[in-house]
Amino acid sequence: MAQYSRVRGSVALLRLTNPPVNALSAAVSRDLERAVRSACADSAVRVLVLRGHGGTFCGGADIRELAGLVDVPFRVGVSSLVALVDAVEAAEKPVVAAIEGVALGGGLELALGCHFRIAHGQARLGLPEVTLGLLPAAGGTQRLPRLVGFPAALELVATGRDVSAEEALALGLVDHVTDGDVEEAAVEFARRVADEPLASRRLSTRPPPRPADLDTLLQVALERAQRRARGALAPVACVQAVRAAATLPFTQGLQLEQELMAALLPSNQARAMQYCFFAQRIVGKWSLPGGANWRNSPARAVSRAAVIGLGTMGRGIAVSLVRAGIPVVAMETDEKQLRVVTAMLEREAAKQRRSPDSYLQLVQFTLERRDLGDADLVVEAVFEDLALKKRLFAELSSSCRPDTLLCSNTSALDVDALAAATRRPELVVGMHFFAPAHVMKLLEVVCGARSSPVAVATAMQLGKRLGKVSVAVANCPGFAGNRMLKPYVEQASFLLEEGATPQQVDAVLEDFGFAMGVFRMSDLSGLDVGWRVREEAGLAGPTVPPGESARRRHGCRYSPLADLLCEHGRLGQKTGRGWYLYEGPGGRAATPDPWLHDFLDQYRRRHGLRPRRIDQQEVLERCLYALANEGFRILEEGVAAGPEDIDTIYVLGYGWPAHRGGPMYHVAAVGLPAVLSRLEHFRRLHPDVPQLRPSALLRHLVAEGSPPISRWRELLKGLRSQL
Ligand SMILES: CC(C)(COP(=O)(O)OP(=O)(O)OC[C@H]1O[C@@H](n2cnc3c(N)ncnc32)[C@H](O)[C@@H]1OP(=O)(O)O)[C@@H](O)C(=O)NCCC(=O)NCCSC(=O)/C=C/CCCCCCCCCCCCC(=O)O
Repeated sequence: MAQYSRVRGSVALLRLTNPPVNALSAAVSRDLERAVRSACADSAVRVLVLRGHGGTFCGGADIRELAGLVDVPFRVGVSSLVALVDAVEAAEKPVVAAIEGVALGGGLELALGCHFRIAHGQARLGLPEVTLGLLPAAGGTQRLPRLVGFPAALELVATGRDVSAEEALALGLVDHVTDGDVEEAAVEFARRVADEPLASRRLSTRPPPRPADLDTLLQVALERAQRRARGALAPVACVQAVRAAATLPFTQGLQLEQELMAALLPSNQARAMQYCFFAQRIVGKWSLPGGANWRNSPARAVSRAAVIGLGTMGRGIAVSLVRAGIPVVAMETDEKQLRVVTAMLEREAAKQRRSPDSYLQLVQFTLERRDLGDADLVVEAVFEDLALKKRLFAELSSSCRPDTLLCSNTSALDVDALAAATRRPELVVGMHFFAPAHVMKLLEVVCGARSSPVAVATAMQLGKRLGKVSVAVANCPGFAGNRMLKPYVEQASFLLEEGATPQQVDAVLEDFGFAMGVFRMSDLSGLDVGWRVREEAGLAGPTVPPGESARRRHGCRYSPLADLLCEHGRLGQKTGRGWYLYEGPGGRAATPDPWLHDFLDQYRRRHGLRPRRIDQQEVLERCLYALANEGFRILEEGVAAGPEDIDTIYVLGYGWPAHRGGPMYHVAAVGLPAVLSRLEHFRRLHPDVPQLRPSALLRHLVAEGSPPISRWRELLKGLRSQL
């Protein structure tokens, strides 16, 4: 796990070995501490270099141990890392960290214990504990501000953002960056510093910097943390711990850090966030009903891609591809869009501290379909219109290379219908990106009935290369994410009919932790998006059969409220009015609109609906349980492979708070029998709302004694799978 060997006579090279990411389990930490002590005791050694095995320094403390997923005595487990970092810092011989790959969490804390840090140019460094519901409790919150100052330390600890080697150098987090062999550079560096005094290099003994505006900095960081993740405990604890570095001596700061950690470690929020971490790893391990899976189906290389349509989605997709170093041919007729993409690429290049040309030279704009002929993969991102997309796919099928993958960025349309329009249905998949596509981390890969393993593998792999988490789902209207959204939005509209207001519903959902409630979200994305879909589905507009009652469709309850707002030209932020009122078209600040309240009153009167007082619990239960109930249906139909897939989609794509784990995790945490009983209750009250009828899978799980969510995936293998 950790050995040392002597190189160049007096340098002890310690290699941390715990594949795949050299996680610091209790045993590994103890082993490394022993190796450090032995090297220090070796009179032939003057200086130590610490590196990780297999191209990565260290991915942090072992999350399985922290999550209690593996059996290790708790106190021994967590304190061995603290002891290791302390031992490294206290060493009487210089210790140089040679960082390549990643130094994250406990891995970076270990590096902060070292006296010097050398990083490879491609390395990434950060303290992502907050994303696991924790804080860096191996001294990270106390040492980091002493090294890089409070503004940077607060930001890095409270957001968990990782930084490039170049940024780390600018912050003073590392002493040197090399693009060559990091071990060689570190050994060379070590020999130069072998005789340097170490006192000033021990961060625990450094006085913390005291910026004059420290109180403001802390306050701003706290408010930002609370705003970013409403109700989340860890970001607040992170700020409190860093504050201690300014106000307390090191050892007391360390003690507070550990007390805060002791409160976070067993919390439900930490459990939920660690579940999210592993869920995101599980979803990459896809399989198809024929037996093809992520292990036995290699992805095809994508060395050139094409994007058709540079509207909001196409632009983001093109930028993502370029950022990943993939040359792109972009087809668009509207010159204005080309200018927008160019500006986006320039901004991205600046953010990555690269020359604009390094990105711009990877894009070729074209009006000619023949220029796409050479692409390994085409992503179509034109207007969401099935007939238009089918025509385009038929044309692409004739004009592209026979082995080119044809992907549609659709959020709901039938991927099998697109495949059927081509002569290569096996090379057609859906790639549902989320807006803005260069920012959002989720990609739903929609496997059609005839999509081949290589097509699925290539789309999944491309998503990963773009820095996204790819989730494979089967083809059905709305796929997994948007399909579940429908009953959620419907419940919210029914609640308005029954007496609630948009701000009341949104406040409950935002208190639960959603970044935005359902109505504010709808105003942001535009009410006309859903209106168009409902018109196509015959639920709204001229296609509704004559004589159909305003509040019923196909024999079930229907709320026309959103359609009526659209008919009044209230499309959301873009028109300055929707469920809320805005400063003007494009405005962002939502205020309650008296017009809307009158409109709701009149609507209720017209339909004989007597408004009643609706409490928070009802809002939450009806919206969230209807959504999760559809998730169970998706699982029983085999549209998604497990609850982890659905939860990943909701956390990364729909603003579900990570500290609540995802909709399936949430209902499992509430207790399946309780959820079933509430759904049965609501179903009795609203017999004309099929979405409130508990799904067969939910009933089955309750009948089976409500097995833990970690077992559902295995149980689902016995059911029908479309994946
Ligand atoms: C970037 C990565 C590292 C690699 O990414 P990639 O190459 O894409 O590979 P992945 O598919 O993501 O991962 C490959 C497999 O490795 C597993 N993995 C990854 N990281 C870890 C890890 N840290 N631990 C365990 N396993 C890990 C992953 O699951 C994959 O395996 P599988 O496919 O699932 O089987 C990327 O993986 C990544 O980002 N990793 C996470 C990085 C991270 O978040 N690190 C932080 C970890 S938490 C930490 O470090 C905490 C430190 C503080 C500890 C403090 C201890 C002292 C506390 C004292 C408190 C006192 C309490 C007293 C109590 C009392 O008194 O009672």
